[in-house]
Amino acid sequence: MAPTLEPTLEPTAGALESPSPTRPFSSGSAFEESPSSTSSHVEVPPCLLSPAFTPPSTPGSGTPKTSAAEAGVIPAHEEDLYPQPSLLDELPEVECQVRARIPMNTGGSEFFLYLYRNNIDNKEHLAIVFGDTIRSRSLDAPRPGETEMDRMTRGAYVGRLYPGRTTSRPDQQLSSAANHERPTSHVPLVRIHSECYTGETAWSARCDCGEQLDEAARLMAAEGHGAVVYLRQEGRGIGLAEKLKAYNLQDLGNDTVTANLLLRHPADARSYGLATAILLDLGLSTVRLLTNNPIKVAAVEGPKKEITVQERVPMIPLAWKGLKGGINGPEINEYLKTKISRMGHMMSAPQ
Ligand SMILES: Nc1nc2c(ncn2[C@@H]2O[C@H](COP(=O)(O)OP(=O)(O)OP(=O)(O)O)[C@@H](O)[C@H]2O)c(=O)[nH]1
Repeated sequence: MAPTLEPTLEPTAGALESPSPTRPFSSGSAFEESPSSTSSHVEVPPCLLSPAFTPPSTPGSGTPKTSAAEAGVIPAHEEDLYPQPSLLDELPEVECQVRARIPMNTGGSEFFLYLYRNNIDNKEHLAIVFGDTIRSRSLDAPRPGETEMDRMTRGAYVGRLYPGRTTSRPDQQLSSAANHERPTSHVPLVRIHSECYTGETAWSARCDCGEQLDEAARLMAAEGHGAVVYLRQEGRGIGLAEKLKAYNLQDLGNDTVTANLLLRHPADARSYGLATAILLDLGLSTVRLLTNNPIKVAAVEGPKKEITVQERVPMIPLAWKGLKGGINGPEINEYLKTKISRMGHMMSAPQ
């Protein structure tokens, strides 16, 4: 029978090293931010350690330390208990390649999906934008030699498309309300969401990712204004293959933090510089951030406080609020409790 490691490791986000060298559209300076690591060591039986490491391609999630003692460290001070973001000097460069209108299958509402490229990885990071007051500067900027059809095809138009439309600019045939952005006075809701194939697509009840994405969309559609920045950093940045190994380690008795550490990954290998850059491109410099994660609040604000998080809006699981339709079960409850106790998430489990 496979041995089980007692969950004695404390949380840490290991040092993140240099970003991916891929630079799809610019040779400008790239940077990443990394959670800091701390220094005390713990003993982990060698038989429990992964012999190999699959490098994640998430920007900033560099090769982790080679020993479990380095990967899993006990913080020396109370303030080091949870992973902390460490911000580098410059934001990545982002450019919105295309946007398109998506009517929602939940009825009534629609949003615009913005697809971004950047100068630090070759992933298709996204923004899910509700309301027509939020626009991308890089998308709307004119591009050399492009026609009006080119602009409409990449989504750089004002108002709505319809069969036979010939201009990307405000259109004579549309009513003034449909042509013009309606100013809004309230600060937009924003969610920075990390990809989770299992929770968002494959019906997993191990995590609350799908419920959080649904809830964010519901709130933004109701307000008629807001944006989800959807970062392709699956499995808290370790990738899907490694996350599935972590699930097996969780079934062997470890929590979500220890499972990552046993695989020689940081507890959280994510970074948020791309999210900050995308928010700025969308003109969202003051936001209400939907999250329970203290790291996100600090990281999204950026190295020079480019973004102001005016308010943190908690995301309490529906089941914990006594509401129907949320994820429920033993795995999700353990997962959420671990996020509170070992990752500093700002919410309280029901008694
Ligand atoms: N390694 C690992 N990743 C997981 C596990 N469960 C979910 N994830 C990943 O965790 C990430 C969830 O992140 P977010 O939805 O941004 O949430 P968060 O950091 O928990 O913070 P909130 O904003 O409060 O939701 C996704 O990338 C998931 O794929 C797990 O057990 N192990």
